[in-house]
Amino acid sequence: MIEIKGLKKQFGPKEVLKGIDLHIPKGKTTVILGLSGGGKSTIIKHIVGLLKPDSGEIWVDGEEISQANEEQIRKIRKKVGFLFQSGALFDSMNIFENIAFPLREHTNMSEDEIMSRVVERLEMVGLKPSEVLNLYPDELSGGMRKRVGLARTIALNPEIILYDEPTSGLDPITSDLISQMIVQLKERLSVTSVLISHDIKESFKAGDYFAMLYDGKIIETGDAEHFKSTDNPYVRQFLDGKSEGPIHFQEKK
Ligand SMILES: Nc1ncnc2c1ncn2[C@@H]1O[C@H](COP(=O)(O)OP(=O)(O)OP(=O)(O)O)[C@@H](O)[C@H]1O
Repeated sequence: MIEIKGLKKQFGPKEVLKGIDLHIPKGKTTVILGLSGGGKSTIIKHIVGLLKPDSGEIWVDGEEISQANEEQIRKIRKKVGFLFQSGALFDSMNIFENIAFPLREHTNMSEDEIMSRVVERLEMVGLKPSEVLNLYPDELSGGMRKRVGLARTIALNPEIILYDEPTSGLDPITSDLISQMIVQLKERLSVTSVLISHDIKESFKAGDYFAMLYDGKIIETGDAEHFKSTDNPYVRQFLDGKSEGPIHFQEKK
């Protein structure tokens, strides 16, 4: 579904990605684990064409997109839903308009069709449309904003969903709810998902496959069982949350 080959990216003198090879299988959730500032967001921004690689290839659904033009990028954006870390809702628009936004941008749906799609997507993320449609983002809790962000991400029926830290800043119960939603959406919409997270516990609930990013490369891949039992010292240290040992800490942003 998504194939990343030899992806390299540097910002100024800083080599962030030093040759990423990663296969992201269709219909599953792949989690990219790694230290803060290690380049996880940089990887997923390449999948949606927000960044162009210095070298390497990015295949999305059979198309190589690393040198895509604007028209191709527009097509990719329709296929790929991106849930930004911040939720990235428009503060000046109410919840209805926020979720309707991608539908107005990318489709010719009528107002009635837009309303019924917005209602359906809010229900999918466990929100009562009648209670939230007319509210503004700053009237919602952080967890509700994440859910509205998710409803907007799935508005266009994406084939791929990229989740950037979907549980950051949420309490454990709301985090669990978001993880359950990631699993449900994978099943209901048959999407391929990529999740980046620091939250090991939630990652194991939501993920099918795992890839560990360290020093600009993917150093280990496998399913949860493999990750929990691996003796790779970098993975072990990361999962155990120990700050001493083989990992040399990278500079934070
Ligand atoms: N557009 C940019 N210009 C310059 N430097 C950047 C840019 N985007 C990212 N970086 C740098 O690249 C490094 C990797 O950033 P990235 O956001 O991908 O890390 P991350 O693993 O997602 O971190 P976190 O988990 O903290 O979000 C950081 O040092 C960051 O400062």
